Amino acid sequence: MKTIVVKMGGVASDNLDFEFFQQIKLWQAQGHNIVIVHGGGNYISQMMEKMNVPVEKKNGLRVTNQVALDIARLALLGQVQPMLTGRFQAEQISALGLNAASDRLIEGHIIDFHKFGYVGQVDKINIYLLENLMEIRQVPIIAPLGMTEDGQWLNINADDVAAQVASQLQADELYLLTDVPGIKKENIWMKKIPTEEIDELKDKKIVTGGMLPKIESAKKALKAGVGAVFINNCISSKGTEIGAF
Ligand SMILES: Nc1ncnc2c1ncn2[C@@H]1O[C@H](COP(=O)(O)OP(=O)(O)O)[C@@H](O)[C@H]1O
Ligand SMILES: CC(=O)N[C@@H](CCC(=O)OP(=O)(O)O)C(=O)O
Repeated sequence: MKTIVVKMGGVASDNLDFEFFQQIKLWQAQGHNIVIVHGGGNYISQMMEKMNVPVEKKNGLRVTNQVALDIARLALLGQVQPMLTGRFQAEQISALGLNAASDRLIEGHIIDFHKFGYVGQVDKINIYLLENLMEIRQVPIIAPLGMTEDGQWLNINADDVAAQVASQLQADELYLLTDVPGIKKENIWMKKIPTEEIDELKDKKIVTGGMLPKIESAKKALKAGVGAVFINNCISSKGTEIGAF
């Protein structure tokens, strides 16, 4: 029995197809535990633009003032999460939408208020809750928000949340699903990237933008004991595997 964490970015969530649900059903039939972490950065940006709120990102992270935080909560918990739980339900897969305030699921702290506003980092995941849900064959679907000990909501990059969930569950596999089939280097989609190469990929600006938090999260997850990390646009193949090769 394996524990598999799947993070799906906003675009990946829009593209869930027959193959995706077949794979989830197959894993369930094989007795594996599955946890989903969703993103939805594109939904947040769209809603901000509709409300004439400027979008600002630094190092792939959204600078999040109070208005942006309110919009992030609206988009993630009002649009993206119900869309996903609805899709799972229509596929007859038992799934539960969760957020930071679901029994203290994700506790965190502000990383640098001056630079990023209410952007947080995960300190603690309530893995007891996740394990209990998996025990009764429910698929937890988690939003990338956190909460400080004293109740302040935080916006957290979804790759970061997925890496922490996978690390704290000591997952066998972490899939970071996105809009591209892995990491591209010199016009070639890479099959494998050794973790030692990550700093060079960043320094040479081969990996930029939204791919930065992904490779950082992959590196952290592997260091914390996660078995394997894949970056891809589907879960039925491996895309780019990051690891110690
Ligand atoms: N070397 C690279 N290989 C592939 N994608 C890259 C690379 N560097 C930057 N990217 C960008 O990263 C994007 C994925 O990050 P992001 O848009 O944040 O996805 P998600 O919303 O799924 O988390 C890709 O669409 C691509 O534009
Ligand atoms: C701090 C930070 O940047 N949070 C992200 C949370 C959503 C996310 O990560 O969504 P994707 O996985 O679809 O990019 C954001 O506000 O966009």
